[in-house]
Amino acid sequence: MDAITFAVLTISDSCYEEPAKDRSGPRLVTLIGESFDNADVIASVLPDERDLIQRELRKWIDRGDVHIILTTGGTGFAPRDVTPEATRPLIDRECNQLTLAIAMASLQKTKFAALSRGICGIAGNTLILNFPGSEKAVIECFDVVRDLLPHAVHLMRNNLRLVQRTHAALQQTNQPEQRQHHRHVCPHKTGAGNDTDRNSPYPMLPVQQALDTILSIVQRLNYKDVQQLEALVSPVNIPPFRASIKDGYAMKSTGFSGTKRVLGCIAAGDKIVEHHLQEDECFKINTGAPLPLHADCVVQVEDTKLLQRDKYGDESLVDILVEPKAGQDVRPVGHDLARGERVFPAYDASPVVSNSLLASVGSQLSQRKPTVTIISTGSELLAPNQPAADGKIYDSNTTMLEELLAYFGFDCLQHRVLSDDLDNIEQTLSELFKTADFIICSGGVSMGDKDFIKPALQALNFKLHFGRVNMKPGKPMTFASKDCKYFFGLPGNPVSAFVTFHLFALPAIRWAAGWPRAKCSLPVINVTLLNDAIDLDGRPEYVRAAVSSIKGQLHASVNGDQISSRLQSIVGADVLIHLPGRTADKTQARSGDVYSASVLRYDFISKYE
Ligand SMILES: Nc1nc2c(c(=O)[nH]1)N[C@H]1C(S)=C(S)[C@@H](COP(=O)(O)OP(=O)(O)OC[C@H]3O[C@@H](n4cnc5c(N)ncnc54)[C@H](O)[C@@H]3O)O[C@H]1N2
Ligand code: MOO
Ligand SMILES: [Mg+2]
Repeated sequence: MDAITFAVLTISDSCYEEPAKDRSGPRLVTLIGESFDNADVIASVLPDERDLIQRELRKWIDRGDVHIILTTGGTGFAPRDVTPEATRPLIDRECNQLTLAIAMASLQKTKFAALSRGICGIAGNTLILNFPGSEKAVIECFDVVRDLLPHAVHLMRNNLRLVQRTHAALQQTNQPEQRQHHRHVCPHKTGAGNDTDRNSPYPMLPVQQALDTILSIVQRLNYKDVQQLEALVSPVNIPPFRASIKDGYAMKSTGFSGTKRVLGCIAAGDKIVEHHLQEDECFKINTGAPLPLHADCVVQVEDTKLLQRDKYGDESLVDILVEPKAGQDVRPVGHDLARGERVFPAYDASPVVSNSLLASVGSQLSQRKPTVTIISTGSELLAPNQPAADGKIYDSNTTMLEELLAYFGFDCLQHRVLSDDLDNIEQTLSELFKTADFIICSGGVSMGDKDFIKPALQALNFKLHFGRVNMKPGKPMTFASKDCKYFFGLPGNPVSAFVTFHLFALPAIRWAAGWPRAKCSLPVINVTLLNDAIDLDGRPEYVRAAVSSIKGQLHASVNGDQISSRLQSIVGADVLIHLPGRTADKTQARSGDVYSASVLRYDFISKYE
C-alpha cells in the first residue's frame, strides 16, 4: 500500500521542558519504523495543556494526509492529565473496541492499567489512539494494535481492493495447511506458515539495536589476556642506565667550558665506563649510549670545537663552547618507564601498540585472534580466473571480504563458494564451524526461493537473533549464534555486503579480539554535504562518499549511483554518510547539511583545497 503517515505526540510537562527525557515518543517512532516499511513519521512534544494538545491534533487531522496519531502521556488521574479530554471533542466516531483491546492487554500486564483513561477514535480520516506515558506501556499498547493499523487505514480510506485482500487472507490463515512437500522449506516462511502473508517474519531492527545485540552475544576471546595486559608491570627500567640524549661529550658539570681532553669514545651498546673523570676530561658519546659512571651531563657536538687529533686520528682535545649543566641531555634510569610501573596506562587493543610496548619491556604475548571463514553463496558465481559463462557473474564478495579482513588486521582462515543448495549449505556450515569462530557469509538471506541461509541456520539449531535491519543497503542482514560460534549473513549485493561488514561484522570481530567497545566501530566524524537534493529513503541510508578538506572543514561528495549492486560506488569512498530515514518534514538531503559519517579508511581525506 501507499505510505502510512503517523504522527506521534508526546504529552508531558517534564518532557516538554527537557525533550531528552522523552523515552516513549522516540520509542514509538522506532516501533513504527521497525514495523512498517512504508511509514512516514512526524513527532512533536507538548506540555499537559488541553488547548495546545487540541490545536496540534486539529492541525494534523486537517492536513488530510496523516493516517494515524499516537499520543503518549496525560491519560492518568493526576489533575494535569487531560489528553482524553483534549482528544474527545475532536472525535467523530469512537472506537471503543480498540480502547477495550488495549485495556485488556494492558490489564494482563498490570492492574495499574485500570488507571489509564486513554481513548481511541476516528477524527475525519485520522485514527487517534491515546497511549499512557511510560515507555513500557507504549511498547505493550503498540503491540496490540500493530497488525490492525494497516487494515484500519484501508477501511477508513475506503480502499476496497486492499480490504478484500486482507479479508481473504484472514480466511485462508484459518484453513488447515493443504499441501505438504517433501522437506519443503520456505526460506521466507512467515508466522502464518503459508504463503498468504508474503512479508518477511523478521522485524526490522534499528542499526544501533542490531549492533548492541551482536555485542551482547559475542564473547571476548582473550579476556584473561586483556586483564593481564592491563595489570602488567614493567620488569625493566627504560632506559636501564643513564643514557645520552645527544651525540656529544659526557663530562662533569662541576668543570667549566673550555678545553678538555677526550679520553675515548662510548657507543650505544657499550658497557658503563667506570673511569674516574677529572673536570678537564670528557668522553665522546653517542645518542643512546650509557653515561660514564662519573659524568653527569652531555654537551652536544654542535656546541664544541675539535682542537686536536692524536697520531691514530682519534679526537684528543676539544673546546667546550657552553657551560655544562648537571643533567643536561641525560635521560635518567627508568625515565620513560620505571621497573614496577604499569606498562599500559590504559588498555589499547591495537596490536601495533600492545605488541611494541611488550617488546620494549622484553615480553611477548600471543593473543588468540578470532578465526574467521568467508563463504560466498550463489549458483551464479564464477571465480575471477574462470572464463565468462552464460547466466554467470564474477564473484566479487569473496575477494572484497578477504581484503577487508586483511585491511583491518584479521586473517581469513579459509574461504568457500557455495551454490544455492540447502543441504550443501547446511553441511558446509557445520563443517566450517568446527574450526571457525566466525563465519562471514554473503548472499541467500532475503526472500528468494533459493535464499537458504536462514533455513540452514535453523536446521543447525542456531539462534537467529535478527534477520532484517532498518538500513539501506543491507536490509536482510542476518545474525545468528550457537554457543561461541557466530554467523554473519551479509546480503549478497556487493555494496550491501561491504556496508554491513563495516557496521556489524568488523565491530564483532574486534570485540571478540578484546578491543574496547568504543573502538570497535569505525570512527564517526561530521561532514558537510556537497551534493544537492538527494532524495531520502524510508530507511536510514549509508552512502559512499569521498571527503575533501576545504579550508579546514570536511566536506563529502556522494559517489554516483548508490544502488547496492554497483560496486563502483566504493571507489574513492572515504566514508559512509549516515543519511537519516525520510520523514514528512524532511524528504531530501541538501547541500550544506551536516551529517555523521563512518570513516572507512585510515587515509580518509582524498583532497585538500
Ligand atoms: N522480495 C524481496 N526481495 C528482495 C528484498 C526484499 O526485501 N524483498 N531485499 C533485497 C535486498 S535489500 C537485498 S540487499 C538483496 C539481498 O539478497 P540476498 O542476500 O538474498 O542475496 P542473493 O539473492 O544471493 O544475491 C543478491 C544479488 O547479489 C549478487 N551477488 C551475490 N553474491 C555475490 C558475490 N559473491 N559477488 C557478486 N555478486 C553477488 C547476486 O547475483 C544478486 O544479484 O535481496 C533483495 N531482494
Ligand atoms: O538493502 Mo539492499 O542491501 O538495498 O540492497
Ligand atoms: Mg536473494
